Amino acid sequence: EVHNLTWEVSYQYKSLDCYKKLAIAINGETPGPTINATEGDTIIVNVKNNLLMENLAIHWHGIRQIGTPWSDGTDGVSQCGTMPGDTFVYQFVVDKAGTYMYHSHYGMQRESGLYGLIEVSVPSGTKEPFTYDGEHGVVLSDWYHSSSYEQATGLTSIPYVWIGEPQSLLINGRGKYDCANLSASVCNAANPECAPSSFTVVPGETYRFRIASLTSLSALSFQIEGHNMTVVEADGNYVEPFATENLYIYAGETYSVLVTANQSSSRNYWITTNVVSRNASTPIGQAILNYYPNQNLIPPNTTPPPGPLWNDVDARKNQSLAIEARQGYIQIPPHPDKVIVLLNTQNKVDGYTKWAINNVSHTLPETPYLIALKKNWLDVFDQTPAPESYDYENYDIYSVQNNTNATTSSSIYRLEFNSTVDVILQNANTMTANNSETHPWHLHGHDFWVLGFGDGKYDMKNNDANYKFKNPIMKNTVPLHPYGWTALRFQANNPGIWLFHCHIEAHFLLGMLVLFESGSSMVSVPPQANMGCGKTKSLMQP
Ligand SMILES: O=C1O[C@H]([C@@H](O)CO)C(O)=C1O
Repeated sequence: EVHNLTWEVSYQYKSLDCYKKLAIAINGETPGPTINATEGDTIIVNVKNNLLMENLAIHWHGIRQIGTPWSDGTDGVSQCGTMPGDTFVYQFVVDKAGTYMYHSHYGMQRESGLYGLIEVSVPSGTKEPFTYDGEHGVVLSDWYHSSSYEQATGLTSIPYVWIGEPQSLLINGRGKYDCANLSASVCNAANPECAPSSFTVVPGETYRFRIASLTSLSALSFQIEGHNMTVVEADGNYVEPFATENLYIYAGETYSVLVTANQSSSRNYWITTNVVSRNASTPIGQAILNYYPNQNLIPPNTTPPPGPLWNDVDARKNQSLAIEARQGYIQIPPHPDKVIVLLNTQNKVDGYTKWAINNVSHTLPETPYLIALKKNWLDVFDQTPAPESYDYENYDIYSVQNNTNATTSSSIYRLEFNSTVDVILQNANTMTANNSETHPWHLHGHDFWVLGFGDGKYDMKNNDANYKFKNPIMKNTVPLHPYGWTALRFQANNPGIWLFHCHIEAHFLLGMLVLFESGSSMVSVPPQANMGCGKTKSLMQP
C-alpha cells in the first residue's frame, strides 16, 4: 500500500502547557499526525515549508532508508534544508514493523514541537509474539518557553548560556505550567488546549502503549498509578518481556509496553512522567488513564506518582541491563572487523563551549555529505580520517575535563562496506567537577546490537570479556550512562553516509556527532530536490 500524505509546516500560537508560545505545527497540530502503516508499505510525504523565515528537514527516526538515503531528512548530510515556500517530497518504505518517530533535523527545530509517531504493524496473517486488545500512542516531550533561536544563540556565544531545564513536560502535547501571577492572555489554566491527555481503557482489557520520547534534553521516567507495565518492544525490536513499575526512556527511544486494566474500575488513574538524570525543577507531566465508562477528564483524587528520584542511577542502569532481545530474534555476527572507541567530552574550542568525540567537535558542511561523496568533491569536508580512539591508557575519565587540544572538524569515518563494526562509547567528567551526564546516542540508517553497559573506563585489553549480553537486542538509540561505557555492534550494510549522534538537541548543535560512510559510491544520483545549497548549486539544471 502507498500512503500519500500532504503536510504543511507552519508556526502557530499554542498553549500546550497553558502558556502561550509559538510552536511548529504540521497541518496545525503538534505533535503532528501519527503515520499508521503496515510493514512493506511505501510512505510519501509532501512537506510544504510554510515557516516563512527558516529552512526545514524532517527525519524518519528508526526507518533505515535502505536504498533511499536521500529521504533521511538530515540537513547537511542527506539534503539541503527545504526553503520557505518550497515543498520536499520524502519517499521511503517502512520495512520493519514497530514503533518509530519523525522529527525535524534542522538546527534545534525539534525543540519547537515538530515531531510525531510512526506506527508500523505486522503484515496481515503474521502474528506478533504477544497479544493485546487495543493500543494507544504516547509522545513524551519537554517544553521550553524560550525559543530555539534564543537557545541556539546562547549556546554558541561567549560567554556560553546554557538552556537550563524545561518549563514543562508534555504528554501528547499537553502539560500544565503554573499560571499564577501571569495574565490570562499569556497563561490561562482554563484553556482547553492544555487539558490533560486522557487514555481510555475498558476494564479487564490489555493495551499496547507505544511510547516515544521526543524530548530535546530530558531523560524521563514514565509510570501509571497502580499499574505495572510489561515491556515488549524497543526501537522496533521485540524485547524478552519484563515487568516494571516505571519505564526509563531517553530522547530518541521508543518502547511498547502492555498494560492490563485490572484495577478498580470505579475511578481514573494518573499517568505521570518526570525528569531523571538531571537535577531539574521541572514539574512532573500528567495525563489520565480513564477507566470506561468514567468521564475521561475526571482527575483522580489521589496524589500523582512523583516517579523515581532523579539521581537513582543504579535503577536506570538496571533497566538498561534488563533489556534483551526476545528469544528467537537474535542473529549477530560473532566478531567485529573493526573497533572504534568514542570518548565523549565537553571541551572549550577557541573559548566556545563544545562537545567533542576523541577531541573532535564535529561540524556539518554547507554542502550535504551525501552529494559531496557522490560527486567526489574533496573540498567540501575535512578529508583527514576522524580519530578512532583516544589515549585510554592515560586518560582520567573522573577528572574535570580541560583538554586544550580539542578542535572542530567536518571529518568522517569511512567503513568498509558490509563490515561489522563495534563502537564503544566512553563517558567522562564534564567541565563541572563531579559531573558526568547521560547521553542517548542515535544511529541513522541501521539498527545496532547493544553488547553491554559498564561502569568506569572500558578495558580495551580485555575486549570481549566486557560484553555482558547473551541476547543482545537491536536498537537505534541507546543511553551512555554517567562515568560509564556502552558497547554496540552494527553492520555497515546500508550504502550512504549516516549520522551517529547524541540525541540531546543542544549537544548535537555543539558537535556531539560523528558520521559513518559506507558504500556511498553505490548510491544513485541525487534528486534535484536535495540540492540548492553550497556546491550543489552548480548541479542545478534550469
Ligand atoms: O552542555 C551542557 O552545558 C551545561 C553545563 O555543563 C554547563 O553550563 C549542561 O548541563 C550541559 O549538558
